[in-house]
This record gives sequence, structure tokens and C-alpha cells, in this order.
Amino acid sequence: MANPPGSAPTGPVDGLTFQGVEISLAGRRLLSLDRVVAPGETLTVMGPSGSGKSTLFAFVAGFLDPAFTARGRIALNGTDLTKLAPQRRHLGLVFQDALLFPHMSVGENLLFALPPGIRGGNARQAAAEAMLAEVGLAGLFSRDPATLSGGQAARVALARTLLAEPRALLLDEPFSRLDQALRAATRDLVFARIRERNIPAILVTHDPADAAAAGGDLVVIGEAEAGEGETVGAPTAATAP
Ligand SMILES: Nc1ncnc2c1ncn2[C@@H]1O[C@H](COP(=O)(O)OP(=O)(O)OP(=O)(O)O)[C@@H](O)[C@H]1O
Repeated sequence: MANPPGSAPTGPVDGLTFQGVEISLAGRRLLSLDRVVAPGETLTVMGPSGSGKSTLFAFVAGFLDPAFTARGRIALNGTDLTKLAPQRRHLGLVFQDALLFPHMSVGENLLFALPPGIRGGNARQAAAEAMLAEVGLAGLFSRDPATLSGGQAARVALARTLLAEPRALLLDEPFSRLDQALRAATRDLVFARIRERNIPAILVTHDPADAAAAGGDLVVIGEAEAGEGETVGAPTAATAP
């Protein structure tokens, strides 16, 4: 059963749990976080440049630079992620830059992400084409990624991440290269997927409209001048030193 969003974690719970997480750089605390992101919920993280948003993602994903020190526990559905190698965390990461494999077609990029449980060339191709259609790119299976617009490439990257059936999603400015119309449609698709699949997600964005569409709690980190982090809509939060 899921704990309510933002509640203090007391034991193994569904969702993404941050327990006493603190990340420091050169002896100075960059951020701290204590909260549960429930299945199907998207927690939005906002903060100025350099406040530690990417660093938080790096810690969750398992590739924190050794320049940082981190303590605390991150658990996904009760499993301590900090003890797992990055590839065993089953996270889906979406960045501002689509980062498609350039030597593969759009379709091959998607097939690469499909879990091995989907067997047979036809079934695999059908799953990839269905996902392409879902992100509004039906018919682009054979395209060379180099010929895509920025918005199309961003949608292929999203499709590829969703196809991999991640257990949690980390979204780092995933819509920022999309124009307004495409941005609204794409974020509706992503947040609908997150709710349908009942997976926890964290969204880093500078756009309040993204945060509103995500529909979950918002934490603001790195308000160093104010000396305090700020939380909107939740009892626990990320805080600045
Ligand atoms: N490898 C590193 N070694 C030392 N310091 C680093 C390293 N990577 C980032 N930093 C510093 O850590 C702090 C947090 O950086 P981070 O990239 O997490 O910020 P951010 O909030 O994601 O910023 P932005 O919005 O500009 O992407 C910054 O002061 C940055 O200069």
C-alpha cells in the first residue's frame, strides 16, 4: 500500500522514499530531502541554477560525482537503491537533450529499450510502433534520428524511456525544447502515463505550468539567500542550508 505523499517513511513503502538524504559539496550542505513520492505521483523540484537539481538526480540514478558526499537512504518500493548498481535500479531518465543513438533508426532506438519479456520480431515492432503513434510520431519508425526536429527527437526519447517500463521516472527539463502546443500535449501524455502505470516520478523544471500539469507537490531547493528551502503543499521538503 502506498503511504500518503510527503508522509514520513516508517518502513518499506511503495514509491520513491528519501530518508535523511543529504548531499554536500566541499563540506557545505547542498540539499536535504525527506519524503515519499507515492506511486503515480510526480514531485516537482524547482530551484535556481547550481542549487543541486541535477546532483539529486545523479544520486538517485547512482552516478553521483565523487566530489559530492551523500548520506541517507533512497528506497524504491522498499528496496534500498543506494546499494544497487545504476543499471539495476530500473529508472527511466529523460533529459532536455534527447540523446538518441545516432547510428540507429528511430525504430531501432525504441526496440533497443524494449524489455526482453516482449518476444518475437513482430510483437516487438508492434509495441514500438504503438508507442510511436502514442507520442504523435506514427510512421517515423525507419527515420534517421538526424533528420528529426528537436521536438520530434524529444518525443522519441520519451517513447524510448516509457517503453523500457521503468519503475520510477526522473525527468530533467524534458519539455523545454518543445513549442507551447507540443509541450502541453507531451506533458499531458507523460503525466497520464505516470498515473496509469502507477510509478513515482520527479520532475525538474523552471516552468510553473509544467509543475501545475504534474499535479503533485512542489519543493524548491537552494534558496540560499533566504536561508530556507520552501515547500508548497507538503509537510516535508528539500531544504537549503
Ligand atoms: N563534478 C562536480 N564537481 C564539483 N562541483 C560540481 C560538480 N558538478 C556540479 N557541481 C556544482 O554543484 C552544484 C550543483 O550543481 P547542479 O548541476 O546539481 O545544479 P542544478 O541545480 O542542476 O543547476 P542547473 O539548473 O544549472 O542545471 C553547483 O554549484 C555546481 O557548480
